[in-house]
Amino acid sequence: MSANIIDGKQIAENVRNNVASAVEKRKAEGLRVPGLAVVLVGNDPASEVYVRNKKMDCEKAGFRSFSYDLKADTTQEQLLKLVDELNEKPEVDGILVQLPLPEHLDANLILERIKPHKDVDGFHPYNLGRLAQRLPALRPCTPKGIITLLESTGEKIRGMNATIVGASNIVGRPMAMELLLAGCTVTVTHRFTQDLPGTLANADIVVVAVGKPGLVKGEWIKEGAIVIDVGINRLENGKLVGDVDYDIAAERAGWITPVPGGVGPMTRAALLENTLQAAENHDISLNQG
Ligand SMILES: Nc1nc2c(c(=O)[nH]1)N[C@@H](CN(C=O)c1ccc(C(=O)N[C@@H](CCC(=O)O)C(=O)O)cc1)CN2
Repeated sequence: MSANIIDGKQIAENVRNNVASAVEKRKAEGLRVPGLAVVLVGNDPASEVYVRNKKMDCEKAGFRSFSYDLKADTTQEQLLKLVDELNEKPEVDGILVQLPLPEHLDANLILERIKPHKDVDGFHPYNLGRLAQRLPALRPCTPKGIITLLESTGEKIRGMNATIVGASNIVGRPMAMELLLAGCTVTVTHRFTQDLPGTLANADIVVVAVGKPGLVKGEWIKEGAIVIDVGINRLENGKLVGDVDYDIAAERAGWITPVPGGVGPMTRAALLENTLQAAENHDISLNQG
């Protein structure tokens, strides 16, 4: 078998175009353009690229973007103060604090300070709790984007066995809740899992988000499975690769995401959808006085 490629770049572009059309419609109706505040602390080169791309996406979608590039030695108090100010700014619908933060900052404390209705990353315990209760509000971007990718295959996801490799707060854990909501039987594996190949042998959907190139061997993939590779690893030769041994996995899988051009662009597209959603919710709250 040779897998179908899930073209995240193209699907993300379709999503961005839909968001841009919704923004045009808002403008025609005399409504505000959505605004996203992007906060970057320090000079992590990968984060600088991601943040630059997110601002570019805002421009393409017709959003306003507000940039806050802070020095690496920014204190916890200074960052919390900025979040408090952004929480109160009516033209800011969404607040994004790029991760990872420098080690001296407590990311959990900062993310919890963002008002849940402006938490377009979906990382606030309120938004995660809503997802866990099957009442999703703002959903974490990478898992949300992956659900769009899975839907794009046209396969019936409900009832499938899904295995997630990696139990991070950003991807693995919320992904488990998204897949549960989609009707999958979900297994989450992590560093203490004893038999990863044995678990994957039964997986119709595999989502890998660890950050280790080649962690999942192609031979472990069940014939016909849908393989979603979240890993983005830069090798010494400059090449970007995922966490899955792509060439062999692609011979066995039914569908597979490439790296680059798979999950990454969808994370950015989901952020645009969330920011539009936050702006729409903001309108409703203003109308309700
Ligand atoms: N506040 C957040 N921080 C981080 C998140 C997040 O969702 N919110 N996720 C990741 C990084 N990330 C988004 O910020 C992200 C990573 C990669 C891509 C992407 O488009 N990747 C491209 C390749 C880009 C390259 O050349 O390096 C691809 O896969 O095609 C988008 C977003 C951690 N931090």
